[in-house]
Amino acid sequence: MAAPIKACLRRAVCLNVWKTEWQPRRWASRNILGLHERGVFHSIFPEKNAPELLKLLSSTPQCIYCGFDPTADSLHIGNLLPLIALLHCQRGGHDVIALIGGATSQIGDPSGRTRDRDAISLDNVEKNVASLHGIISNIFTNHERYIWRSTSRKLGNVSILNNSEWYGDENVIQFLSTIGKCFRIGKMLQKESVRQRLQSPEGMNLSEFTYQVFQAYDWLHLLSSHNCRIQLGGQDQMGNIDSGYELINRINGKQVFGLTVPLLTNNAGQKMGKSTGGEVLWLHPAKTSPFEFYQYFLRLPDADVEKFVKLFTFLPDDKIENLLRSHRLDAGLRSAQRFLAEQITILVHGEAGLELAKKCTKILYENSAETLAELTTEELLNLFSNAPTIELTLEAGSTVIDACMKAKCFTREVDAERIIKGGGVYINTRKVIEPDFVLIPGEHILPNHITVIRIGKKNHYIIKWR
Ligand SMILES: N[C@@H](Cc1ccc(O)cc1)C(=O)O
Repeated sequence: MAAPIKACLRRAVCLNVWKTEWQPRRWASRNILGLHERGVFHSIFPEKNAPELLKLLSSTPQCIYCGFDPTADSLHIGNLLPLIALLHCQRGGHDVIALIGGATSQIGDPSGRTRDRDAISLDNVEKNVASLHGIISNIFTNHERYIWRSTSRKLGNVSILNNSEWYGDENVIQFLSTIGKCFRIGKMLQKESVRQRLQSPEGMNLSEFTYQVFQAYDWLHLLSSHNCRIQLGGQDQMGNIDSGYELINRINGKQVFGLTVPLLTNNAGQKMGKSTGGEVLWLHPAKTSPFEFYQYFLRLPDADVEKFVKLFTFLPDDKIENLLRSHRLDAGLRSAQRFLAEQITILVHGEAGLELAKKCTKILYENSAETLAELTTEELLNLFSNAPTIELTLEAGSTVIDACMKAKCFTREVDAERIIKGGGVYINTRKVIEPDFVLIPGEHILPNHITVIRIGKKNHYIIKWR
């Protein structure tokens, strides 16, 4: 079974064979396993073959794939770590495949789920596939353009594929009689994803039960078509990776390997990736704006920043040490958070996204000479894509406290009054301390008919005036 990567590597190193090959500092080297020092990988499958995997990775460029099911119209921050792991592989000169599960998303992966997935219409699957394709290809392009920049070394090739390409022509009877026959029900029932569901009152449908067969077949297909011997996935994908390993052993006989990345958690062990409003941190700019994305990392507690700089940036280990050392000297400057926020935002949203995020940060928090009025309505709404937005009709004599209550910034008027008087409320970046002050067009209502209310440091509410 899978074992923590450190144990696997320790054993491999005890054999003393590849000692010189896996130095953690040579993190852009072909031997990507050195990255376990940074926390990028969690385990190797099967554990006993770790030495062969080390040898394979160090000898010739390999092909490595990771799948993403288009169950929503955007990927989220949890998907970024497998993508970063693929980028590390590409930096090491390996070819990588990001596989979009146009077919598997319709079957429904039961891993980590307590009940059946809702069915998605074919129309939505196609829209989601297109959206994920855009996000993934932007990340690879942004990495090459803004982060890699190396002229002397070559990145491996990237392909973005969709598994509906190979299920379209598949005949059900033939599939079951050739591939289906290789699977033993007893073994399938032992998978964590299946066992958990069978214990739940709702049970599990046949489609989801067969999911592992499809993911296994994908790997077999990619092995035949691209000589892809390594599959990468989240920790929760181990069962599916194991199924592929077994299928390939039966049919093809080539040695293949699984590699997993850890679940994203913060210092307190909680699952990461919720934005300030408690929403998922999405990678699509229309769902989480580049500004909100940037702010999330800028506000990361000191206790988490080291881990995330190691996971989400490509800075070499010694430079990370320098960055963290100077950060500790004056943590108030948030230099590590700033670096992390810039790197991750440019990776996901490109230079334009990072510039917009910085411009908005300046306007909102750094008393910049620029004002909100200089942003277009689109930029403004984009900027606050996660903020609650309400449309209101402006009534004569509307006051600051009226606006706050109608925008649902507070539930009780007494709280609104206290916090406004205490200096915790800003309208269009200016502090307002008088609850009964009548709203002034041009100042409290921008020329684009928008009012931005900020409560405290980071909670924004938008009013669109009719
Ligand atoms: N099952 C994976 C996605 C995936 C799909 C197809 C594959 O071949 C591999 C992985 C997930 O839900 O995260």
